[in-house]
Amino acid sequence: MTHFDDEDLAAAHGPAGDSKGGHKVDRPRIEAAVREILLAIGEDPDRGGLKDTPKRVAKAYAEVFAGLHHDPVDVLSTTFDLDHEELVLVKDIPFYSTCEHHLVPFHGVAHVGYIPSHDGKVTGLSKLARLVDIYARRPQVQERLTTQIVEALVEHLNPRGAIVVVECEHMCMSMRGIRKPGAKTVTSAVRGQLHDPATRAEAMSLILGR
Ligand SMILES: Nc1nc2c(ncn2[C@@H]2O[C@H](COP(=O)(O)OP(=O)(O)OP(=O)(O)O)[C@@H](O)[C@H]2O)c(=O)[nH]1
Ligand SMILES: [Zn+2]
Repeated sequence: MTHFDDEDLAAAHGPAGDSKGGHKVDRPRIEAAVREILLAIGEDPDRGGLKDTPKRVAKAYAEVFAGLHHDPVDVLSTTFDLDHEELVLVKDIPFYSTCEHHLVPFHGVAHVGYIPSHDGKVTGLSKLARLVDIYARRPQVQERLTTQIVEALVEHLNPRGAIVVVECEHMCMSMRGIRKPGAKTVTSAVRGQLHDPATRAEAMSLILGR
């Protein structure tokens, strides 16, 4: 089932970062909430510099959380018949997501690989990056982001194996709290033939070999 309508489709097929799926988000409600936050921190939401901020934040949130209204089937349903029995890997896919605990960004790169199904079904390389964006543009934790990407590959491409490795810096650990800028969190998820130690080691050496 697709969750896209015309506006979402235009966004889905444009370059990453131009999503305009904001109509699914209740912008007036965000605006009211942001005004309340500004008041609560002791600011004057009516002063010149802040006057349009609730509106801007609502627009930004509609973009940053657009993935909530996009379904991975819409990107992974584009497949080609191609006989390729080895690993296909797109590495260093940059992305921004939002920590669901603090609503501040975490960002980094995702490495997404799979061994195509026996029936020779492969997807376009850009679709792997689109898949990352669909799950990144939601309130997230890194572990779930990693698992959701690999599960979507398994569900929609029926691959012989799949691997996802995600490396991130979390702003909630950099700019506040424990304040450790530069600390990286690495998560991985593997399925199918990628559990085989030799296959997994080969994939990891391709991912980490920079
Ligand atoms: N496992 C996991 N933890 C995360 C992620 N993003 C943020 N966190 C952590 O979520 C935890 C929330 O801890 P709490 O004690 O409830 O919140 P807090 O008082 O703000 O915690 P501090 O960040 O330690 O100040 C923190 O340890 C964060 O580092 C994530 O993607 N995965
Ligand atoms: Zn956080």
